[in-house]
Formats: sequence, structure tokens, C-alpha cells
Amino acid sequence: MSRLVVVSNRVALPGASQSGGLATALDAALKETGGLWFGWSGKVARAHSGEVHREAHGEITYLTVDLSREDYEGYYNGFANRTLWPLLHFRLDLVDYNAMTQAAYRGVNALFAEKLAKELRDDDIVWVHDYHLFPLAQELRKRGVRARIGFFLHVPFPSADIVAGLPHHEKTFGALSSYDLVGFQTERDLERFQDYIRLFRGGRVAGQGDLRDHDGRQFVAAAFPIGIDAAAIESLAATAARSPVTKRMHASLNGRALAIGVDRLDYSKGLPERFRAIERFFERHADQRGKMTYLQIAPVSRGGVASYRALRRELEQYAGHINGAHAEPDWTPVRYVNRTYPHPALTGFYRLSRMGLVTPLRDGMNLVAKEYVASQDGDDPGALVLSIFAGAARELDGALLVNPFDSDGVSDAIAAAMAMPREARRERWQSMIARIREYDIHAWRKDFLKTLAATRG
Ligand SMILES: O=P(O)(O)OC[C@H]1O[C@H](O[C@H]2O[C@H](CO)[C@@H](O)[C@H](O)[C@H]2O)[C@H](O)[C@@H](O)[C@@H]1O
Ligand SMILES: O=c1ccn([C@@H]2O[C@H](COP(=O)(O)OP(=O)(O)O)[C@@H](O)[C@H]2O)c(=O)[nH]1
Repeated sequence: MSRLVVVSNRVALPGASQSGGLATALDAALKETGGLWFGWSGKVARAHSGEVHREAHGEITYLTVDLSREDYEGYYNGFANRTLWPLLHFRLDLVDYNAMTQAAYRGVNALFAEKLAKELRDDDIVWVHDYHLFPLAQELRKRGVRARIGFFLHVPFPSADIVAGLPHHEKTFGALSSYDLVGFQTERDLERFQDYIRLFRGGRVAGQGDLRDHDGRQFVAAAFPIGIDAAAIESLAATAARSPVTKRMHASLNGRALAIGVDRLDYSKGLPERFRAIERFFERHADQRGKMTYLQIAPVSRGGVASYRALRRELEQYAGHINGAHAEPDWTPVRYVNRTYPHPALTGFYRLSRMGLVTPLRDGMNLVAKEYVASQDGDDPGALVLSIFAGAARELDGALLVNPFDSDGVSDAIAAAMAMPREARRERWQSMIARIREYDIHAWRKDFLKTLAATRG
């Protein structure tokens, strides 16, 4: 059987805390198959980039590379997170283009390719993840790698005109045709990518998923909406319901309903807009004051990027403002926490909550939405308020779907979730959990790898 080689910027090394969906998902996927996981070590080296670390845990070998401060700034904080991340989340206004960070990005991809090429065999299946690594296949091919290489984009693919706003966009996005298979979260992302290939690459859609780039290079593109390890989350949540952490949280509510949001502190997650909707909820539904507490868990993310630091300051002020304006001596409307919690604690909090609020302005998938649903007690489940701009909205038809830019609309959905009878909550939950169980993380991995194996005839 072929060996699976996963490549991603972020590697979930055993024991390290993590709060991103990519690491959570790949960890669950690789645990089933075993294989090699290659990526950045998470370490910034004093001198130069390139020191390689190898460690094995069970059936997984982790091969990670240190980056120098300069490369970390240029590649990760720079081109990946100041340029590509806002572009891919439809935020041309936040795109900070710089030829030097673009060169660092290319350089780190070349370095990864150099280190990885030495490890690869022709019959390996290589699966590359996310926007940090668009040019990796091109760099691997230059070094003679012949293995099949697939790519999965965890974030949205925006409209072609937005992509074309990036100077020299063809250098970055044109590199995708070096993969055998390119996967997206949703059909909409796939359609927008096909538009880009037609309109800005002089390529064409040749048939079912089959694309030709302008030079005739053939590759396949398709949608594979990422799932969660539903069985594991369901079982964790059932156990967590009885844990001391959950019990303490329950006691602290004094009989009030809990609403929860769990998001990396990222402008794509729509947190100021959500806080506004919470405030509107208390203003427009005065009878609800003192009856609900909103818990926002928001681990700090990408603190090396100025727009993230500004968001952190804004949210601290906003949480303080809402509490200052609306709290009573014995009730605080918003609990705002910047810590990362492990899944045993999170699933307990989800299960305790009367509603989950997932209202990103743009999100590739949003695993929290799926984890929230999978953590519920099917007999008395909470309701999910979900943005139409999260990839998860395409699958979770039992959620209360909202436009996150419409704070009054979101506040009405919060009111509807609070008032929703148990039978209606059960019905909605059943349709959502059926989909989550059916296309879980293992089905997602199998689907992608089967499609990759079928490329090249
Ligand atoms: O690695 P970081 O810079 O700390 O960021 C964490 C991850 O954020 C993004 O996650 C995405 O992947 C999820 C799983 O497919 C998806 O549900 C979510 O919508 C995406 O935003 C990013 O794409 C990852 O590369 C980061 O590791
Ligand atoms: O304190 C936290 C906050 C988040 N997460 C996990 O981080 C992932 C976030 O993934 P999502 O797709 O929702 O968004 P991303 O952060 O990848 O953009 C989910 O598995 C969460 O359970 C976590 O383990 N602890």
C-alpha cells in the first residue's frame, strides 16, 4: 500500500496545544492511516532556516523544519497572513502586497521542497494543505518528484476578480496546475476557481472536474467539504457532561441559559459584528436581560500581524462596553476569554449551551459549527445560529442561517433560538447530525485520496 505523506504549514505535534481546524482535522485523519507529516516545526531559529527534526509517535512520523526569524516574518506573518489570507477571505482592503515577502514565501516553499524531495518515493501519495503552500508541487516537480500530489484549500476561494487584484497573481495561483488534484471546501469555491482558470489563465473546463491550464496541462479540481471525527466528539461530549469543569461552569450560570462562540481571534470570524448582535439582542428583547450569558472563547491568533492586534484591542473594549452598559450586580452578559481549551473541556461547554453562535464574515468550513452539533444531547439539543458565509452552511440545513452583517437579523435569530421549543430543536439537530456522521473526517479523507488515486487515468 502507498504511504500517505501529509504536508502543511501547521503540524499538530503530540502534546502541543492547538486551536486551528486544519491541525485538528489532519491529526484525526492521519491517526487512522499512519504515514509522514511534514511542515514547519513552529520554532523560530536563531540563525538560519532548514534544521530538520524527526520524531515518531505510533504510526506517524513527524518531520518538521525550523524557520529563521526573517523567513517566519516574510513567509508566515508576511505573504501568507498579510497578503493571501485577506485576499482569500474577500478582503482586498486588508491585502498588504510586498515583493520581498512574496520572495520569502517562494523561498520557504523551495526549502520545504528540497527537504521533502529527499524523503519521497514514487509510490507515495503526497497531500499538501492550504494557502501557505500553493507553489510546493511546482517546486517538488522541479526536483524530479514523480509521486501523485494532491492539494486541499481549507479557506474560501474568492471571486476571480478579487484574485486578479493580487499583483503577479499568476505566479502564485498558476502554480496550482502542477498538482494532480486540487480540492476545495464547497462547490461555490470550486466554481469560482474554474472562473479564474477560464477568465484569467486562458484555460478551460474540459469536463467533469477536468481542467486544462493555458499551456494544456491537465489536472482535476473538485469539492470535498471537510468533516470532523464525529464519533470521537460525541463520546467526548457525553463524558464531558459529567466532568468537574463542566459542572463548575453549570453552577456559575445560576440557572441562566448559556450561548457560546469559539473562534480564533481573527477578523474573518465576524466577532465585532457578533458582539454588536448580542448587544442588539439585549436592547431589542428587554425581557431577555439577565436570562442569558454569552461566553466567547477567542484564543489569540497571529499576533505578529497588526490587523490581528488591532482586532484584539477592539474586542476588549467592546466586551467592556457591553458589560458596562448592560450588566447587573449579579449578571454579566458577556464572558470574554482569550485562552485555548482542549476538546474535553470545549465539548462540555458546547453541550451545556442553549445555542452556538458561528457567524464568520467568510470561512472555508468552520469545524466549530460541526463540533457544536456533534456535542449536543440528542434528547434536548441546543440550536445553532450559523452564517451563510461559512462553508458549513452548505451542509447544516437545520441551523438558523443568518447574514452576519445584519446585526438586527442575527439578534432576531438569537431570540428565535432562545424561544425554540424542544421538538423543533430536536428535528433540526437530527438533520444536521445525520450529515455530520455520514461525511465525517474519515469519509472526507477517503473521498479525497480515492479521487487523487484515480487521476492520471
Ligand atoms: O495555523 P494558524 O495560522 O494558527 O491558523 C489556524 C488555521 O486556520 C485556518 O483554518 C482553516 O481550516 C479549517 C479546517 O479545514 C476550516 O474549517 C477553516 O474554515 C479554515 O479557516 C487555516 O486555513 C489553517 O491553515 C490554519 O492552520
Ligand atoms: O480554545 C480552542 C479554540 C478552538 N479549538 C479548535 O480549533 C478548531 C477551529 O477550527 P475552525 O475550522 O472552526 O476554524 P479555524 O480556526 O481553523 O479557522 C476547532 O477544531 C476547535 O475545536 C480548540 O481546540 N480550542
